[in-house]
Amino acid sequence: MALMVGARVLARNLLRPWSRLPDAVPGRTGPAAGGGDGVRCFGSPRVLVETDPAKGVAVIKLKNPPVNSLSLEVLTEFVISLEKLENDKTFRGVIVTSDCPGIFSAGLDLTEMCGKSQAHYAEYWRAVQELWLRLYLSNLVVIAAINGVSPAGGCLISLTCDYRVLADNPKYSIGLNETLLGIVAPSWFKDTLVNTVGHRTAERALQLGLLFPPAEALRVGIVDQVVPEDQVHSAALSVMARWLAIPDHARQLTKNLMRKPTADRLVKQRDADIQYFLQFISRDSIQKSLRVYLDKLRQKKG
Ligand SMILES: CC/C=C\CCC/C=C/C(=O)SCCNC(=O)CCNC(=O)[C@H](O)C(C)(C)COP(=O)(O)OP(=O)(O)OC[C@H]1O[C@@H](n2cnc3c(N)ncnc32)[C@H](O)[C@@H]1OP(=O)(O)O
Repeated sequence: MALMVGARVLARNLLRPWSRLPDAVPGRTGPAAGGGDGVRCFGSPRVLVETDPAKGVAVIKLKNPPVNSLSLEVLTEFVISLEKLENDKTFRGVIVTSDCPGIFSAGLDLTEMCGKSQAHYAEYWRAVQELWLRLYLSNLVVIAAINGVSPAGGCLISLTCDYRVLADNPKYSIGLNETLLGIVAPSWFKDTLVNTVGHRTAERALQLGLLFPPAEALRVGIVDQVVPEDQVHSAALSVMARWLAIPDHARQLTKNLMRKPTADRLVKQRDADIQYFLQFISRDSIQKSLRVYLDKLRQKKG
């Protein structure tokens, strides 16, 4: 059943013209759309997109409460939204942020990696790869407006962006904390971190599963800017203006030059990477670690 979800959502959306998407918030315009004159909204239930055609900028807001975990549906809808923006020459930049207060994203959805079939794991992992590749190599300027805690897959999304603005709140830590769950960040997660903070900082952060609070995050360079919480969006817009002042072709070719070798490493061995994930995630010991971790999260409240 779950095997069908990603393919079904993709097929349904790709086969229809943008304006007739069944899940779209259809063409809301103006102040009622939440963004002032000329702002148009579309997207899907879990991935909202507000566009400002006059500025050539869109905002993607993740909305998968309670914690914006990256379920198969979120990953699929995210890729579709990004692809629509990429294919529309009106847009040159996108800000990625969260609609869930205090949480940018809790990372990959642990329930997608626990107690499911091999086919499901394979479909899920391909969707994770796809989003990473699309974001990492996007022709758009991609700015992360990180308005909440951002562990593991949440951090990965941020790291794929061209620039990261983090809200200054001690609760909003960011990092690849996989080892704390008893799992391992794949090589391309590792590469993305190394490309951002350098080898030594990445090695220490990965082995210890460090989650950096804002000041530390800025110091090690996992984010580029820390601003008061109520200024995250305006700061992201200011940064966007600076990046959009560069001619697109020069910036895009330079981005490609910097990032393609890393992306190519995954592209060349995507199936092998999926097989490795399948073997790893299916181990009894790994399934047990994930169950224990999920139980701990669930019991926190009780
Ligand atoms: C070869 C390679 C192999 C494997 C590679 C795998 C790479 C993995 C990458 C990942 O991203 S793994 C996910 C890592 N994420 C985390 O460690 C974060 C876990 N969550 C938290 O720490 C907290 O939930 C929080 C994000 C800080 C938010 O805390 P809060 O107190 O606000 O919420 P609460 O903890 O009560 O959670 C509410 C609800 O959500 C469920 N939950 C939380 N995180 C996830 C998640 N990542 N996936 C699925 N579900 C998640 C949590 O269990 C609660 O559920 P409940 O309402 O049913 O109790």
